[in-house]
Amino acid sequence: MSEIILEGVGVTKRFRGLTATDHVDFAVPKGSIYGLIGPNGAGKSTLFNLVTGYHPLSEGRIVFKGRDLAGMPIYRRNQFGMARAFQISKPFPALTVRENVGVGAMFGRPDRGAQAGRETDRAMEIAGITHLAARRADALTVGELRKLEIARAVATGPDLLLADEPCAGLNPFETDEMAQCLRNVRDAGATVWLVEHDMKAVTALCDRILVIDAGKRLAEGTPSEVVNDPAVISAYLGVPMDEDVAHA
Ligand SMILES: Nc1ncnc2c1ncn2[C@@H]1O[C@H](COP(=O)(O)OP(=O)(O)OP(=O)(O)O)[C@@H](O)[C@H]1O
Repeated sequence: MSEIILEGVGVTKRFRGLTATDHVDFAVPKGSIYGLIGPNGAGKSTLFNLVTGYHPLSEGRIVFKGRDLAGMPIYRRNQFGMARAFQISKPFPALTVRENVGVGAMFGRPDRGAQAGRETDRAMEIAGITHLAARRADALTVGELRKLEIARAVATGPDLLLADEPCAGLNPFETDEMAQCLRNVRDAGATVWLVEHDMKAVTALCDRILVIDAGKRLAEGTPSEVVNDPAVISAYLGVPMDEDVAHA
């Protein structure tokens, strides 16, 4: 059985009367690409926010690299090997791509010197933006900005990258490039957990997928197990997916 890098047991979050995350269990295998899907309002962002430390848990526990994360603030989780790439990238507009990625490499470790330079180059290569190194961030396309966001997170040296809808709003070509970028992150040794609405991208990319609905765990398994699950079809997909995915 593969090693688990991140585990959630009975993870629960209540906002006053609303239970946004309701006793969800999950286990993310180290070195995998793990997907999180569910209808609008299912609780995906809340679950990500619980993992990254933006919200405290109401109940349950989350264990990362063998350590219970209870009480650990966001910046410590980052130093401990967790990074998040947001859907809306907010780079320094007047800085170049390399300078922006360099900020990620120095984050929390201003004494890194030459090592930060190597990490910056490595992160740009993994994200496929080396050719854009000298370009100002405010001259990038949406697809390029999204890859810059991944590079900035990768430059912090994470063991786990959480990616928030990395393919949202991208055209099919940019979506393929983003998929390759995330595979590169995985191949470079990190585990990737992504929230994504683009089912084609999720099923093509992910080793396993967690489906939540109304805060509860609906299904978990390989892409073909999940898309063939009657509960997932009825709550999320509406209709069965194309044959090629369903029998992958
Ligand atoms: N800070 C908060 N305070 C109160 N309610 C919240 C808060 N954050 C989220 N919720 C509620 O929790 C539920 C889950 O929201 P969440 O944003 O996690 O869902 P989601 O699956 O990410 O949705 P979407 O796909 O639309 O982004 C929703 O009913 C939402 O209104």
